[in-house]
Amino acid sequence: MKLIALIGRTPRSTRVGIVVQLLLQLAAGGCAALAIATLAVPAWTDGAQSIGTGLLVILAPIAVLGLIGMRIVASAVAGRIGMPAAFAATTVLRRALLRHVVDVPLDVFSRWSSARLGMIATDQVRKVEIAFSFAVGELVSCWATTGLLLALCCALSWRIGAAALLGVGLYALTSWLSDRLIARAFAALQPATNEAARRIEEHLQGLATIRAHGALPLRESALTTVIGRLRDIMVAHSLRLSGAVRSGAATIDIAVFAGFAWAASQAESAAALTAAGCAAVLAIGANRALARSAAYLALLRLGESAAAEIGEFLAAPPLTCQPPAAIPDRFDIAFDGVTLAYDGRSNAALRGLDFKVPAGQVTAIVGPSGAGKSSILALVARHREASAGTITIGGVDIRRIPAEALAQFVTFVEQEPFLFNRPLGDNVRLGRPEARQHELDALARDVGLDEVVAGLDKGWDSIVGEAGGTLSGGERQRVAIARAALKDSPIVLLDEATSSLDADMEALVRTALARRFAGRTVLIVTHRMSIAAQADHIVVLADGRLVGAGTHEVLLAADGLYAKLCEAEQRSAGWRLGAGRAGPSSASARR
Ligand SMILES: Nc1ncnc2c1ncn2[C@@H]1O[C@H](COP(=O)(O)OP(=O)(O)OP(=O)(O)O)[C@@H](O)[C@H]1O
Repeated sequence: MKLIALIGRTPRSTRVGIVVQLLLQLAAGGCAALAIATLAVPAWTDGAQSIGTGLLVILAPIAVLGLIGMRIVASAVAGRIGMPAAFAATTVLRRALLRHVVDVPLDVFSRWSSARLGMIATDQVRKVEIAFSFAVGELVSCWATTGLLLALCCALSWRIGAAALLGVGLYALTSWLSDRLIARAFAALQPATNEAARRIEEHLQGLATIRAHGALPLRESALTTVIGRLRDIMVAHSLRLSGAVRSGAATIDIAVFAGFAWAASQAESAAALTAAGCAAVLAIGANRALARSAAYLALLRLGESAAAEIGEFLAAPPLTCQPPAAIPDRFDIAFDGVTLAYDGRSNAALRGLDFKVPAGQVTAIVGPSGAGKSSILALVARHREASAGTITIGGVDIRRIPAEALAQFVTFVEQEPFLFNRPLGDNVRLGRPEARQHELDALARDVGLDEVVAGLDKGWDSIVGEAGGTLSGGERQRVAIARAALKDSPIVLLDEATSSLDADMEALVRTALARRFAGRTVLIVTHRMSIAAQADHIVVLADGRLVGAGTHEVLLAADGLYAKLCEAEQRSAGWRLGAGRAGPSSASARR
């Protein structure tokens, strides 16, 4: 997306504000040029003979001060109008970004890391903000000063004017050539910045693991390499940029001096010589304004490249709701020939799955690690899109269910739930903000969260830290279960949702879940066969394929993978880690 295209997305009032800002900056640039041009008054007035030196000495400073004052006022008013307009434009952009983050399928985030998206929403939008609120206006002002001074210079001495214009032409040519050089360093700048941000974020997130494995020197040296690469690219970019600006300014200065020498050699009177001198002063003034504009042009380019990266993310296709949209009125789920292939994997995670999940019952999904159990839940919640086949809820293809409706129908409790750095109560109320306090208290008692609340200084009002970091894994899971129960949706997806709870707590939570989720369509992913055995219906997966489905008794009798998994669980229940090697505990050996 180009900056100009971005303006097109903003409300009319914002566009008007930006145009008014540009017009005012144009006027400010004109005032600056006229202030400089007063230095050339002797040339217009026959060496001041026509108006008298005394009058000139009084009038010129007044004119200069007046013009400078007008310039300051025009610039200030431009800022007051332009800045709110620019901030309004980037607010539109930030909203569009946040909306889009919700609208795209989750696999988009394997290409756009959270560090990169964070940079886009903050740093890149800020660059667009700077481009609109400041750089573009100042650029117009500088170019207005340059243009007007060059025009006046041409009027005073066509020779110097021609030389200066030739210098400007050469400047434009060298800028164009050096731009191509700079563009190469510039193109590498953003990916290197993104990579450094991603590595730093990863370093911070993985700090405990890095310490636990004594890997600090290794990780630090990797980080230093990435940061060093970024430094090298930045230095190369800045050197090329400033080199281009300096050489461009020098080209025009040389052309002006050559033009002055030419004009002076042709001057036949003192007045002609004065005019040549004044024209040269105007041309040098024009050159200074042009040189100043290079910095604003660079800021504009940064804004342009930021807008391009923002546009690239906004172009990622959102999850669409296929017409005609439909809302299911029952909540059985059916998989029909569903295949899921993740990017970068040669084997599909799920292959041609056909099975049904009855409405209002509990269905367990079991299978070895990596069999594709969690992927099934991700498909139902539409966190992922199936590569082939159809998933229906109540007979309606989920691609036809509007995203907001699906989010209302389906609650997903992950193994490692995310908590917001907000009060505990707010985290539980996430799905139903209007829930009453007594509902929360009753729920807390049901799922064993009451003892957690009691142990916190401010009870429900305690802030749980970044990603819920002040709570244990089991406590976070109880919070996630409580908020799922409070939301009370017709479909509930539980992905190893009680895996961090001890046996007593798990029994308590399971009893509560059975009561709270009675009559809901519940899909449970679990490794514990004792949990799966209690489900109404069980789906068995291996290597992305369906290898069994039915009740516990039916699957045991079939003596397939399910029976083996049950047997393995029973065996491992009696095993312990001994001082020397693993072996059956004495209790198990007795059995
Ligand atoms: N985001 C992803 N990108 C690429 N491959 C993935 C992704 N998520 C899962 N996979 C792969 O898909 C396959 C199925 O993964 P899935 O998490 O669904 O299995 P699972 O049965 O839930 O495993 P576990 O019991 O270990 O949690 C695995 O081979 C896994 O490596």
